[in-house]
Amino acid sequence: MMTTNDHVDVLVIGGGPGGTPAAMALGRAGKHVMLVEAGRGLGGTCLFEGCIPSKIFRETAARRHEIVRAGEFGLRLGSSDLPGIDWAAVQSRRDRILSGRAQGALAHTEAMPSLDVVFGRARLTGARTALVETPDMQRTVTFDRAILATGSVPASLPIPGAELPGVIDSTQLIEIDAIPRSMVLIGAGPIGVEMAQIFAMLGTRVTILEVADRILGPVDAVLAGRLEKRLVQDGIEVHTKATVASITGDRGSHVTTFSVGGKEMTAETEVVAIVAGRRPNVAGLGLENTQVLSDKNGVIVDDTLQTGEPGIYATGDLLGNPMFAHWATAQALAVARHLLGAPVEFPRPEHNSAVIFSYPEIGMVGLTEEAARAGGLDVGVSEYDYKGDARAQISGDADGLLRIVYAPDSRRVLGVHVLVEGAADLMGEAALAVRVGSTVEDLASTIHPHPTLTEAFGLAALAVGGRRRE
Ligand SMILES: Cc1cc2nc3c(=O)[nH]c(=O)nc-3n(C[C@H](O)[C@H](O)[C@H](O)COP(=O)(O)OP(=O)(O)OC[C@H]3O[C@@H](n4cnc5c(N)ncnc54)[C@H](O)[C@@H]3O)c2cc1C
Ligand SMILES: NC(=O)c1ccc[n+]([C@@H]2O[C@H](COP(=O)([O-])OP(=O)(O)OC[C@H]3O[C@@H](n4cnc5c(N)ncnc54)[C@H](O)[C@@H]3O)[C@@H](O)[C@H]2O)c1
Repeated sequence: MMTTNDHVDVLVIGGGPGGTPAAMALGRAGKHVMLVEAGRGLGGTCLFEGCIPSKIFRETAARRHEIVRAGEFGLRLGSSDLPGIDWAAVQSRRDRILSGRAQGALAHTEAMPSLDVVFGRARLTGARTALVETPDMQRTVTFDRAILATGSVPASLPIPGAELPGVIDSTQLIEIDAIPRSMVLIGAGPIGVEMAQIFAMLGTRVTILEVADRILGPVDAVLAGRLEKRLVQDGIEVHTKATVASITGDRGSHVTTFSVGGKEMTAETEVVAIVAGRRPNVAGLGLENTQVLSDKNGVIVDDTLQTGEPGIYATGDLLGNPMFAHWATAQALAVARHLLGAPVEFPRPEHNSAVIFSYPEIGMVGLTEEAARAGGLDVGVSEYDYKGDARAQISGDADGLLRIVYAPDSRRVLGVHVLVEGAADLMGEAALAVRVGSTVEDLASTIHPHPTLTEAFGLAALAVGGRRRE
């Protein structure tokens, strides 16, 4: 096997949203960068196993659901017009989009002469050295700085039977070769809820088992409560406070035994998917050869995302919660600016935004009411019910609620939480408002176009009343 020695300014390990943008920003600035990616292309979990394929499935499921509702919109379909599902075609559409995006990212990197992308696996062998292994080469790399962005992997659960063939995780669910007739999902975080609705809309009988007392723990409780009711109305069986005791059976036929409030129950399904969180991917990274420290939540970093080993930084899922692609990228870009000596504001959790691609979608930015109160903050909350909203009525999705969390004294908007189909594309304004410290008066006096879902921001802010801007 061939061996080489290289020296780079910055070694970036992991080509997902937490690694690639940093490598590109540094490469664009002329730094000599090596980006090492162990998977099948640039894009990480988000592209190959996460955000993008799951939303591609959702698109198919939601479009089918729209056709099911055609009659509401005055569209008459013949009795046999309900579309069948060509799952192989859905998977090939997914593959086309994924490979196009991975190739696009690679083409961007190829246009940067000082950025070298290596498809292989990297392991730190010291504070300034790493071994990079590709199928045909071993490269010893020395570096001035490194960014660790190896992401996360599905967490397993210590449940008897969790290791049985056919008990799958979210990565395998994304690759599933047929729509199952029935499925248990263990965990009702973003993955559990999104997958439950996607597969339910595609015709799977879905049961959710969640150990906590409600679905979507960190999400605004009022919105999560409304969504939980919606899941049940849409035919999904939801058990919260559920303790899973065991899984038995074989591929294609499983019995999950669980208890709720002391009452033992079983669910017989074709598939059982464990979607109960992800853990930072530190395995095989060689952290023991450095002063980089990690605990069960992930790699430990300071305010500049520097690890315990000076000069080695870490970003994204490797740092534990929150785990979002845009959060990982915001961190990656901040570290890149920091290494370039440019002024930088490191991303702050209270400015982060996120969307759960449930049906209806939940968009969120900043503090929830519960988090604010738990932190001893006195907050006001203004609500707007989409029931009376023109746009929501037109689109036939008026089951929704907007909640604005604000500081009663400064009137600053601290959080915006929205449940409505279309929420995903509303969150830019909300994120900006929280980030720049807008007041409820700023939102109230912004002219929002009619009829759109964004009018709700102005109307909810107006409802707060009180001071108006002079
Ligand atoms: C089903 C699902 C749906 C999701 N949906 C969304 C969503 O809609 N929106 C959202 O914001 N987030 C979503 N996420 C979360 C999102 O995917 C992650 O937060 C994001 O991918 C984290 O980026 P990262 O770069 O930190 O890690 P990753 O994307 O995991 O990338 C890490 C990369 O490092 C590589 N690697 C690992 N070890 C090595 C090594 N030793 N050497 C070289 N390379 C290595 C891996 O191959 C991988 O490509 C979803 C996740 C899942 C599982
Ligand atoms: N739209 C998005 O942005 C999106 C979508 C999917 C995933 N993600 C990210 O990916 C990460 C992983 O998602 P996730 O949903 O797997 O994790 P999560 O940690 O957010 O949720 C896991 C859920 O599983 C439950 N759980 C844990 N152990 C259990 C057990 N033994 N029995 C039953 N329930 C149990 C937890 O109480 C929790 O509700 C999250 O950080 C999330 O932010 C984001």
